[in-house]
Parts: sequence; structure tokens; C-alpha cells
Amino acid sequence: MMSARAAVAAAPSPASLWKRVGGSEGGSCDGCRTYRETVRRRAAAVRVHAAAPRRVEAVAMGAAAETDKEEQEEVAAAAAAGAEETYAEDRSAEELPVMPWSFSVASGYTLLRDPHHNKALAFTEKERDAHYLRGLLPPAVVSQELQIKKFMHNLRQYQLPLQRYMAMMDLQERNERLFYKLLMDNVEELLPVVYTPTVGEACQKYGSIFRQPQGLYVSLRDKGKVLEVLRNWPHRNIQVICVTDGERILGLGDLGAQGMGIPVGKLALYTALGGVRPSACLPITIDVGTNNEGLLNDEFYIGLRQKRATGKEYDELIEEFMSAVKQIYGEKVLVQFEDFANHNAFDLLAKYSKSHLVFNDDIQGTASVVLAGLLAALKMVGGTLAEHTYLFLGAGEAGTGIAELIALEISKQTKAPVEECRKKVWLVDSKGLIVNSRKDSLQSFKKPWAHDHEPLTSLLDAVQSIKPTVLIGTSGVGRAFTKEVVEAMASFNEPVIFSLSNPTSHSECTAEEAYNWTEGRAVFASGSPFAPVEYNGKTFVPGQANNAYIFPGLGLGLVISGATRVHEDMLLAASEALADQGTQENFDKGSIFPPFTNIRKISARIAAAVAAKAYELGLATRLPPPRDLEKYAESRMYTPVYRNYR
Ligand SMILES: NC(=O)C1=CN([C@@H]2O[C@H](COP(=O)(O)OP(=O)(O)OC[C@H]3O[C@@H](n4cnc5c(N)ncnc54)[C@H](OP(=O)(O)O)[C@@H]3O)[C@@H](O)[C@H]2O)C=CC1
Ligand SMILES: CC(=O)C(=O)O
Ligand SMILES: [Mg+2]
Repeated sequence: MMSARAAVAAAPSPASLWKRVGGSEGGSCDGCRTYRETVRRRAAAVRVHAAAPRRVEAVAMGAAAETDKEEQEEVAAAAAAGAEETYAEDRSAEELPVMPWSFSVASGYTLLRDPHHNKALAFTEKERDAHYLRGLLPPAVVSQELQIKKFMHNLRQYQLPLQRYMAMMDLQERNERLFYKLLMDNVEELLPVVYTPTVGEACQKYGSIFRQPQGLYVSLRDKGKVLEVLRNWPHRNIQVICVTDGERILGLGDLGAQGMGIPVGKLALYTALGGVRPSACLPITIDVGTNNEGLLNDEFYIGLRQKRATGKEYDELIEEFMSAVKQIYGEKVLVQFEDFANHNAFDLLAKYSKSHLVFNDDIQGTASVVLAGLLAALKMVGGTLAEHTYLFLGAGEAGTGIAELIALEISKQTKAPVEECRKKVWLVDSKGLIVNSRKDSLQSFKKPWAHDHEPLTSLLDAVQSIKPTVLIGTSGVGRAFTKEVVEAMASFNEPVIFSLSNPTSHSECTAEEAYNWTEGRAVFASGSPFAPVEYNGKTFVPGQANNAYIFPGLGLGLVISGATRVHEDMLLAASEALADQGTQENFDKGSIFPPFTNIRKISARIAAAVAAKAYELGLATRLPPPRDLEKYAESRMYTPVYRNYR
């Protein structure tokens, strides 16, 4: 076998590689410099791989100093250039033995503390020998399955949801693969722990429970240095960013920097439900202050202690952030805007959808899942989308986003102009029904929904006057669907009732209320999960109308096609793909969505539909297109089974 030093020597030097591709020594244009740098980094990666055995030994023996300075620089450069790319995390590569790469090959104590490579008691005897783990672990060697069984057993002992959340976050920080395997294998039980409703409470108490940074904080103090902040994140091959400014966290309002729990939770779902690898996901919170007095006076608050910056100061920080994102991660990184207040959300989406691959989950992701839910509900209540009448409580991001996608789909189905189709949809905000006489004072995103009608201030009056067949709650106001409202809905039809507000305490009504007050006739779904309800001898399993059904598959579809922009037809395609997966068995139980237990399959189909649309619209850059997009999506999914270390 070639010695490590000989292998390093045999690897091509940066200069020879540069010459081989026809580069001259003296090229000084930007392109030449960039290309030369890429070649230098690639060459470094090749040399580092060749040197791997020696580094294992050197690091393990505490003899890192033996390696010369140039090589150390190359290790860092190689990591930056994506040496870790060379062992894929795809299912197709599941069987291949790999090296546990970090900046160097982790071993011993460091390996046990590296969440990306740690397997704890699942390290085999051979691995314990090869990676200097003897004595650092007790003798038992257990399987990942047994680790999962033990963790679930322990988790179920906790009485409080927040304790379970903290145990899960702790696991994510210790053993990433076990965390994702656990989440995927127990998705229905653990989704409410790492996501809504528990993530809401976690954000409220985030300052008290904060242990480790789980994402990047970009604050007003970083103005002028945002690119440097992004460079501090340990991974460079980012594919998806979820960013919030913490101003509208679920229905809980302004939680400032503590909103970080949301991007962290959303990105955990990108991996568990959509198969985007964890190291490609980056949670970000933009901290421009908070107007939440409680937090400003809380000694444990983790964010800037000042009122929110607005106007130019806010816009400039966001602009710097968006430019830095493109500069460092390129054109094809997906930026998901999450839980911004609506006075910023619509403008940011309109502005950056022209120049970046962005989408707003609350406006567009929610719309896509709810349209899918409606398409499925029609199979239960009959009629076409255009034959129904829709009334929303809440005319913000979620409400108007859903309303617009319904109108677009009706327009697509009936060929009627979208302006006409909007007349089927009515919205109520905090001041009452949105009608023409209010038009001048309405925010611009509400104006398309101002129809001719007398002003009405209460939801009950609106229900009685408009007689909707579908009632959707997107107000963030818990229990706003009163008994009278729900009974009125049931008095003129088999009602479709979606109470979408999160977390559970903000849901417009509970599943039990919806079924009881309609004598079991409602088709009901909610944003946060409700347990099955028994009514008159029948068990109803309410669906969870949450954008979590959509964004992981949508994101994966954008990533695998190399899409450069999000188009509304992709959202429609995602809706249709999700709606197609409801089964008669689910419908018989009252559930309009397929169970989350099948979510990876669901996400692969959504991804395939979205990618197909990207190719059709000429927005895909990964060419040629794979022949079978669904199989390709599945093959690109991250798998959390432990890898074998050589
Ligand atoms: N299930 C899911 O997947 C999703 C659920 N949501 C949930 O939807 C809720 C709203 O989110 P979002 O649309 O982004 O928030 P916004 O703040 O953009 O909109 C809230 C809307 O509710 C209205 N509203 C507030 N109080 C009342 C009231 N008492 N009566 C009538 N209307 C009222 C507001 O009125 P006004 O405009 O007059 O202030 C506003 O139009 C949140 O709870 C969120 O968690 C959001 C996204 C996804
Ligand atoms: C689910 C979600 O995105 C929200 O409630 O904001
Ligand atoms: Mg949200």
C-alpha cells in the first residue's frame, strides 16, 4: 500500500491541475482568480483524502503538530471546498463504508462529541479499535433500533411536552442520525414535540432553555458584516435556509430572537420529512429587536434589548442579508421566509422573488396544503371548487395566501378570469367583513377581497349572510368559532371547517367541538394535531392542515431540479400531488390528508411534481432531467441509518 506521505506526494499539485486545465500562471481577471481558487481547493481535497490515514494517526496520537502548516491549511480548504461531499448521505450509498470526516478525521473523545458522526453505544468493536474509542464507552454494543427503543421509553416518562422537546433537542446536539431516525420512525408521536404545538412554548421560553446555538443569529449589530457572520457557520454547501425575524411566531406574536425555535423545527422537518441532508439546512434568525415588553424585561432574554427597527434600517439589514446569502451560497439556495409579520412578509416576498429562490411558507406553503385539503374534501362533500363559497376568519398572510390560490385554481379549472373567481371568497379581519366601502383603508394584500356587501362586524353575521360552505380560521384567535357559528354552518350544509391557527390554544375550535356541534357532519382539519374524536359510535381522525405536508417536498423538488425561482404553478402542482394521495380509507375516518407515517413517499411525489413543473417552465438548471423524477427524488433523500466507519 502506498504510504500516506507518498500518496500526498502523488496527488496532483494545485499548479499542475491549473496548468492541466489550460490556466496560465499570470491570469489576473476575476474569473481566472475564482477558477484558480476552485482548482486549488479541489487539489487540496484530493491531497487530504490521500493523506487521510496519516491524519487519523496524527490526530489520534495528539501529534497534529507533526503535519506541516501547508497541509493543515489544505485540510481547512478541503473542508470548505466540500470534501465531505465525497461521501454521500443518499440511500444509494448507504452500504458503503466511509470516513467520519470533519475538519480532520474525528476519533476518540472528539468523535463521541461530534453529533454528525457519533453513534454512542452503537460503535462496533472494530470501530472502537480503529477510532480510539476503547474505554471511552462501556462494553455493550447495541443496535440503532435498541437505542431508539430506549430513547422512546425514556421520552414517554416525561410528563411535560417541553421536557420532551428539550430531550429531543439534546439528542439532536449529541447524535444527529439517531435524532432523525427516531423522528422518522415515530413521526406522528414526535411531530407535536419538535414542531407545533410544543415548539411554540419552546420559543416563549427559549431564553431559559437555550443551551447551544442551533442556527445563526444575524442582528442589527452585524450590519456591514453579515457575510462574515454567514462564514462562521460550519457548513458551506447550504441548500435550504429558513429565516424568521421573530415578529409573528405561530399565533403567539412577537417573540424576537426567541423565534429561532421555528426555523430550527422547520429545518428538522426538511430533513426528516423531505430528506434534505441536515448539513445543507441553515436556520437563521434576524434580530432587529422586539416590541414584546415581557421579553425586553426578561433577564433570560437572548436577543437585542431594543424596540424593533423599522423602515430603512430594517430594509438595509435584510438587503445585506439577502445579498450575502447569494454571494456565499449561490443562486440556487432556497430561502424560506417564516413567521414574519404581514407588514413585511408580502413586500419581502414580492421584492426577493424577482432575484432569489424564495418562498413564504405562511403565505404560499399554507395555501398549497389547504388547497390540497379542499380538493380532497370535495371528494367527501361533493361539488367543484367553483361551486363552493369560502369564508375566512383572518385576512393576513395565511388567509389571503390561501384565498388567492383557491381563486387561481378555480380560474384554471373554469377558465374564468381570476378577478371573477375571487368573488367566491370572503374574508373577515379584526374590523369585520372585508367589503368595498372599506377599500381605501385596507392594506394592499386585502384589497382584492373587498366585495360588494353591507359592512358586518361579527363572524356570526357574516356566516349567516354569506352562507359559506367552507369556513377557514386563520386569525390566530383561539375558540373564535363559537357554537353558534359552527351550528350556523351546519344548518345550511355539510360544512368544511378548517381551524388552522397554531399552536393548539389558538385553534379557532377543537376537533371535538367541530364534530359535536355539527352532529358529526363536518369535514374538519386543524393546523396543530388533535386526537381522534368519538361521536355517536364513530371515530373521527381529524387531518392536520399544516404546511409541513408541503414545504419539505416542495424544497426537495426545487433542490433536485436546481430551480432558480419559485412559480405559483409549482404550488398548484404540489397541492395536486398531495391531494392525490388521500385514500378512501382516510376519508372514511374523516381525514382529508394521508397520514404523516407515509410522509417520505408523499414528499417524494410532491418533489417530483414540483421538479417536473420547474423543467416545464424552464426554471430548472440541473440538466438533463432525470427520467423518473419520483425515483430520483427518493434516491436523493438523506438516510439517517448509521454508516460503517473503516
Ligand atoms: N396551519 C398552518 O399551516 C398555518 C397556520 N398559520 C396560523 O394562522 C394564524 C395567522 O397567521 P397569519 O395569517 O400569518 O397572521 P397575520 O397576522 O398575517 O393575520 C392574522 C389575521 O387575523 C386577523 N384577526 C386578528 N384578530 C382577529 C379577530 N379577533 N377577529 C377577526 N380577525 C382577527 C387579523 O386582522 P387585522 O388584519 O385586522 O389585524 C389578520 O387579518 C397563526 O395562528 C398561524 O399560526 C399560519 C401559517 C400556516
Ligand atoms: C405552521 C406555520 O407555519 C405557522 O403556524 O406559522
Ligand atoms: Mg409559519
